[in-house]
Amino acid sequence: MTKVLHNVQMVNEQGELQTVNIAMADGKITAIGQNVNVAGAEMIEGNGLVVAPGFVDVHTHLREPGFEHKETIATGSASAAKGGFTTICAMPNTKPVPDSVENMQLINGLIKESAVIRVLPYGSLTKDISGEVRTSIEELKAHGAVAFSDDGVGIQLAATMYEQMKDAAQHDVVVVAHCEDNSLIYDGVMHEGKRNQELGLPGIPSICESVQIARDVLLAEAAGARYHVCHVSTKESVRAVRDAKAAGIRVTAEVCPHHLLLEEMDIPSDDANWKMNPPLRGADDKDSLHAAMMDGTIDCIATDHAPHTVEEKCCGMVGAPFGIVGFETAFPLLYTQFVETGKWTLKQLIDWMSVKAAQIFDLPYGTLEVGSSADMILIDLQKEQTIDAEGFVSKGRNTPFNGWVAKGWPVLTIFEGNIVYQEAE
Ligand SMILES: NC(=O)N[C@@H](CC(=O)O)C(=O)O
Ligand SMILES: [Zn+2]
Repeated sequence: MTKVLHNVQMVNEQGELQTVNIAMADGKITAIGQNVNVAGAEMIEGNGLVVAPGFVDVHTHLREPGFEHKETIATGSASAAKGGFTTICAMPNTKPVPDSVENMQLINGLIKESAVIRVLPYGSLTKDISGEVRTSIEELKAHGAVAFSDDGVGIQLAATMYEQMKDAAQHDVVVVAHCEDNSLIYDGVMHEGKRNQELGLPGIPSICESVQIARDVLLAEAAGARYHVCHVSTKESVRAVRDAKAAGIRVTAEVCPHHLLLEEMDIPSDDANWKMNPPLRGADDKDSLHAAMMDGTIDCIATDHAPHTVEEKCCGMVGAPFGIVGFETAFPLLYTQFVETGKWTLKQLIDWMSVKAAQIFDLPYGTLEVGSSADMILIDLQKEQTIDAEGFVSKGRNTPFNGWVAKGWPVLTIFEGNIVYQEAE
């Protein structure tokens, strides 16, 4: 059955909006053009809205198996679909951890059963993400691991990281790192700077992240590995990545919306909805992240969608888990704050949330081209709405952006040619 998405505005290579129709059949895009029409096709009216490739999020936490009270693959993937994502990579801090063929198969089965969009699972770098016993990259890759990470914790031992990087290089998969040196955390709950002192809360120093990145890029160089840094948050981390790229090391990096939008001084009180790892850093760190987007040091945007329950996030930062949700607010927040204000172009934002992320992992998604998977979204750039966590499709309500007003909402999501999210009339 052929479908035609009619009268939509596509951003072309020059960044201009071009009115087109998009035809799709058997889950693939079959034609794009001004006069594309197929006799007998099902028509989807686009009403002149902007069409973009379905977004690709390489850093997400779906919590299933093991923590279904926080999120499930069904609720997490539906939340992602609502936010305009059609491909998401699921981090391995589940129970069990995807650290064996058996666990990988279990997770693949759950995804097949309940995901409404494409969910690609990570394999872990160590057994039970405890940093000790190495997993088999070869076996996990053969069973669908998109890349390898112990996200949630840093790999403490250089030798463990180095050995896994050598294996990853041999199998041409990317090693993805949450960089955090455990000896430098000091039980902190927010950035070690000014605001944590005002609030009387223990701080996490910037070096906790940057020193491990500095170590890892040298390990990646020695191992010949492809290395991707999760949620870069400090100016020293930016410098380490920039220097490594300049030296020809195969490193890529992501940044989260909240680190681009917020800084430590924005934290209003000891409220766990402002607690995430890495924490909101200083104004100079935030500025350096923006500069790093512009010069290509940072490659893509990833949400680090990390749902937790209201009970876990109720009572101050100490004792609450790290993490905030991200799928349903990422695009409108970034569009409103950075595209509407003229800082970024619409094309830059779309690319950072789709094709640039896909390229890091050699994924053939995040583009609107004849022959590619029919994954696309419609965005209403004029639509303005107040963020209301109570209305999230995700089980998580943990966001610092509740009550923010934003424009540019995804209103329709098509995955492999089928509508998987449509805004209620
Ligand atoms: N980012 C977070 O604050 N939390 C993540 C773990 C992680 O990505 O570090 C989680 O799983 O809750
Ligand atoms: Zn992390």
